[in-house]
Amino acid sequence: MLREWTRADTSELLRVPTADDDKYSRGVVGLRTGSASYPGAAVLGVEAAWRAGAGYVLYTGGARDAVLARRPETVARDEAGRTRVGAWVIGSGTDAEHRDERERTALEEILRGDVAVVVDAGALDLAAHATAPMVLTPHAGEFRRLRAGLGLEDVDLATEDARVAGVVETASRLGATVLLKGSRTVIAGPDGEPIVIGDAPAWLSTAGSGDVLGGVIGALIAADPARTLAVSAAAAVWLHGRAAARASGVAGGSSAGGRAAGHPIVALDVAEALPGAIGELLS
Ligand SMILES: NC(=O)C1=CN([C@@H]2O[C@H](COP(=O)(O)OP(=O)(O)OC[C@H]3O[C@@H](n4cnc5c(N)ncnc54)[C@H](O)[C@@H]3O)[C@@H](O)[C@H]2O)[C@@H](O)CC1
Ligand SMILES: Nc1ncnc2c1ncn2[C@@H]1O[C@H](COP(=O)(O)OP(=O)(O)O)[C@@H](O)[C@H]1O
Repeated sequence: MLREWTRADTSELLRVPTADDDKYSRGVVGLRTGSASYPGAAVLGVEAAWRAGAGYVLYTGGARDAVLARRPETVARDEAGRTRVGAWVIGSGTDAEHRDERERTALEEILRGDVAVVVDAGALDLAAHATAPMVLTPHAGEFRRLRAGLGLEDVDLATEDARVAGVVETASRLGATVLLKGSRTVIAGPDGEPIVIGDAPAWLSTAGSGDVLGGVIGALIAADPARTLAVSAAAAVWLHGRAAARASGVAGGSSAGGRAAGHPIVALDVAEALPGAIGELLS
């Protein structure tokens, strides 16, 4: 069975903060992303975590100046210290080939913890030996590399059946949730039915939009760390797609009542459209 994720599924797990909430209860997201080569990826993930409703965003990566220039609300430190992080995001905007020992040690510590970790891009190679609960977020190229590293056969990603089977097998091998990005994103947990989320406009295929997605997933996990990771991840993908539809002008429909053609967007536009997408579901 394959579950097609819907708008109603997403609405169900969003909530308006109440008088009993504080910044911590709304969700603390920790990001160790970005590098001297890719500072922008850190900015995009941090912006997305805030815009998706995090109450507190902690940044411990290598692009502190760029992150603070864009989002001074962010708490930037070398380590989490006593801050209780609800979800980590690692790997976006980093390259495993240029990782030094200090960085490896910091990432391995996060991956050995009991807090859920969104593992993207340059950290995917570390997932095989991790014990923390994880959501891996490869694109097709990274998915192939991940499977090869695990000794799994190459899969033909041209058909959805094969993509779903490949994601289910990888999730089961890792004991983690795997999210294969694409025009239809496939998610599978270590057990449970796989989920597919489609309907995002193809304008979303623009550099950095995956870095934005990492921040959204982190915020949704941190908002309720007890929820099944595949469910938080699916809601994040749906919201990310909806934000892209709003930002690109596709969401409004055309004068003929169909879908508007829309217009180009950049990844930061998607992050900035997240509050409107969330408000639309809450109203
Ligand atoms: N502004 C920024 O700082 C940005 C940083 N980024 C970071 O750049 C680093 C490299 O990521 P890239 O994805 O560019 O490069 P990768 O090194 O992951 O991918 C390179 C190769 O993988 C294959 N590939 C990539 N995407 C594919 C797809 N969707 N389907 C099939 N094959 C695909 C292609 O053969 C491509 O040449 C990551 O750390 C990423 O997070 C990117 O997200 C772009 C924006
Ligand atoms: N044709 C498409 N239609 C809709 N969404 C797409 C399409 N292609 C890619 N996407 C989405 O765009 C994002 C791209 O992420 P990724 O490949 O990691 O890019 P980057 O590394 O540049 O951030 C993912 O969320 C993916 O699902």
